[in-house]
Amino acid sequence: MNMTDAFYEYGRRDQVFEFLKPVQSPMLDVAKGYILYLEDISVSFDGFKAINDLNLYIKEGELRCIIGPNGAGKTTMMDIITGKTRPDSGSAWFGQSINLLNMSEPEIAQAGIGRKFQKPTVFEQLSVFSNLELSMSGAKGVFATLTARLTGEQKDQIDQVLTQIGLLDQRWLDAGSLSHGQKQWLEIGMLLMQNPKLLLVDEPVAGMTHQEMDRTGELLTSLAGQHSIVLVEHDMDFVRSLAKQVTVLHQGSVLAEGSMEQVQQDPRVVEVYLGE
Ligand SMILES: Nc1ncnc2c1ncn2[C@@H]1O[C@H](COP(=O)(O)OP(=O)(O)OP(=O)(O)O)[C@@H](O)[C@H]1O
Repeated sequence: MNMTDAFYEYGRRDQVFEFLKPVQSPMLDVAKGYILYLEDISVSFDGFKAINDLNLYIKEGELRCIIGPNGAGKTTMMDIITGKTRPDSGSAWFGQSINLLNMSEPEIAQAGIGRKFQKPTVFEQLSVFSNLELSMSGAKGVFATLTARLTGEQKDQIDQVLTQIGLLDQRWLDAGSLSHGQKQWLEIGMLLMQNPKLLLVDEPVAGMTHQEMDRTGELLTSLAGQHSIVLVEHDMDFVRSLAKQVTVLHQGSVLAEGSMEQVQQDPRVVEVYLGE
């Protein structure tokens, strides 16, 4: 074996020392059709109840839109699901057997819950391809990842994600040269590289053009089914265009649930939110 081959062999990413392998969480069990159960959740900050007896159930494969006025508790709810904030009471289960309240943030991510924050955080100096490569499950740091040889399966996964996010033609461009909308799609692609079962997406269309919004709607709709998606969004036109189930949060609780048409006609929703 020559030096180059030895170097690549050492860097092979399909072989990991046993002691480096992450601890596997229990298997995700969605036999009853639900992927997320939030029950009777409450959390207070300095005596103020940001989440108040919240109950939310997400079906496997569904795309659920969460709307609500500023301060309704949307971000806090996402923080509880990802383990960033611990509730004072209640329960949070990922499928029927994974108790999220017993897990750390990395363990929750490892179990299959991915989060996309509002602002894109891609590596601007690296190509679109390298950004996806670095996000692959099990990637072990920038140098090790970029010098390791990709397996055919891994290349296929990157190509598949590039196609899904519509950036196949931009694969060798620096991420920094992409439009705002394209950066958002790349970041969604980076999440997809980790094969999450549940995607939490925070205001993806803020600052996008109408065309980019349409494309984002198509992307999220195409991901539902294989993934479950909880989408927090302020843009009512975008939520309406998705034509999915909507949950309205208000003062840390669910105020209404149904189609956009249904919740729009609910006088309580009109009063606290849509009538503003
Ligand atoms: N760490 C914290 N310490 C104190 N108060 C907090 C903290 N996090 C959230 N809050 C308060 O809890 C309430 C809910 O906030 P949250 O950010 O969850 O609402 P939101 O629905 O996401 O609002 P927005 O639409 O403006 O993002 C707000 O009144 C907020 O000020």
